[in-house]
Amino acid sequence: MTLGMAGRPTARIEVEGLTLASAAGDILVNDVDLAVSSGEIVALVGESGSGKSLTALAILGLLPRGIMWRGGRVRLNGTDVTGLAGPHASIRGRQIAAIFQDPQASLDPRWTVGRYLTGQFRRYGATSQRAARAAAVDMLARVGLGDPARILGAFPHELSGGMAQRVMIAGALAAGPQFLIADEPTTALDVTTQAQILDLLEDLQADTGLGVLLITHDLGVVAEMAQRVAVLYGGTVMETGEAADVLGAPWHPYTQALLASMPDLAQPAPPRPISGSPGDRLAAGTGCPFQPRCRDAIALCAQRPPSVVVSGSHRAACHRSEPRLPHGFGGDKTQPQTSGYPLPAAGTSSAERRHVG
Ligand SMILES: Nc1ncnc2c1ncn2[C@@H]1O[C@H](COP(=O)(O)OP(=O)(O)OP(=O)(O)O)[C@@H](O)[C@H]1O
Repeated sequence: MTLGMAGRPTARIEVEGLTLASAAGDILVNDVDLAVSSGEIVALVGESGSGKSLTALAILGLLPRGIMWRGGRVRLNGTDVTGLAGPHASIRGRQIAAIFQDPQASLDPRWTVGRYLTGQFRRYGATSQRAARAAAVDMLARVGLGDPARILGAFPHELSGGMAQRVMIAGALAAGPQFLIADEPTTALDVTTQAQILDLLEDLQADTGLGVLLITHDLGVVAEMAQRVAVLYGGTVMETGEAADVLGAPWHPYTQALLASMPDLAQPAPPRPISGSPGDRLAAGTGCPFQPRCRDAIALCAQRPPSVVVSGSHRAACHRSEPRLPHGFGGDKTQPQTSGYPLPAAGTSSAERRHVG
């Protein structure tokens, strides 16, 4: 293990060649590579059905019935933790925590917050009920929930969506994990609460040096929070790299189309939805999954899986993509340009941005 930010050891999740299929044999996640280190936020982005949640569940060892593991490995700090059972399950449970879209549904309606949280702290090392309760009170304050006595006595239906998600975050952090997988953690919340929960996640990540895998369909959230991003379509990584590079100068037509489909308050032009639906895709291995919806497609795109274009850590799987430099760096202006997302730190090097260990 190497030393990272502030001398803390750097932990790492590595996913290599993850391939998952349905019982009917359809490839749902195709040869996905992904890595998350402590101290960074990595975003996994894509439309509904692109394979984001299955990738997360595979890392957690929580794949639903009917999903078949066809290939690939998950490593945690160099140890192979692939699969569901065995001695690694508890290591993974302790070191990789997760929160999901619908916090109310994740909480048992019959249990008070206190019972849930003290149970979490007991499970992860508190030696007495009293110590567990004290830890729960501290953690509630840490996740921004004042009046802990009242919250501990509340049942899930008495909490707002934002409060319930804060409780879930408190429960997830009880184990003192190295990683947090946040699967669409704000999708079910109103806009103001979304921003508050994302701020909280960012603060906790900065304080603790957690590695965060943030699953979202919202490129605005990626631009605000993530250092690195992987863009999925049809279970395949279409483009990956530093968020500033991928969103500032996207190479892949799918990333470009996703960006163009977002409302941009600074531009008078209305957002352009991507034609077709996420269900329109070529089967994995036959060609580029995005070919049926791609405005740049050529015959080859339906015939052969996309070739990978690489420049540094920036990669795109596309027969048509060529590396382009971010705006302001003299990029190739002869390529069809889709304006990149107005990143807060566009053009700054990764070393200049915070959180990067
Ligand atoms: N239990 C299951 N059995 C069969 N197919 C499934 C199952 N779970 C997911 N799938 C399929 O796998 C594909 C990827 O699903 P996944 O839930 O990972 O997508 P996602 O990107 O997380 O989408 P969303 O944003 O809607 O959650 C989809 O085509 C979905 O229909």
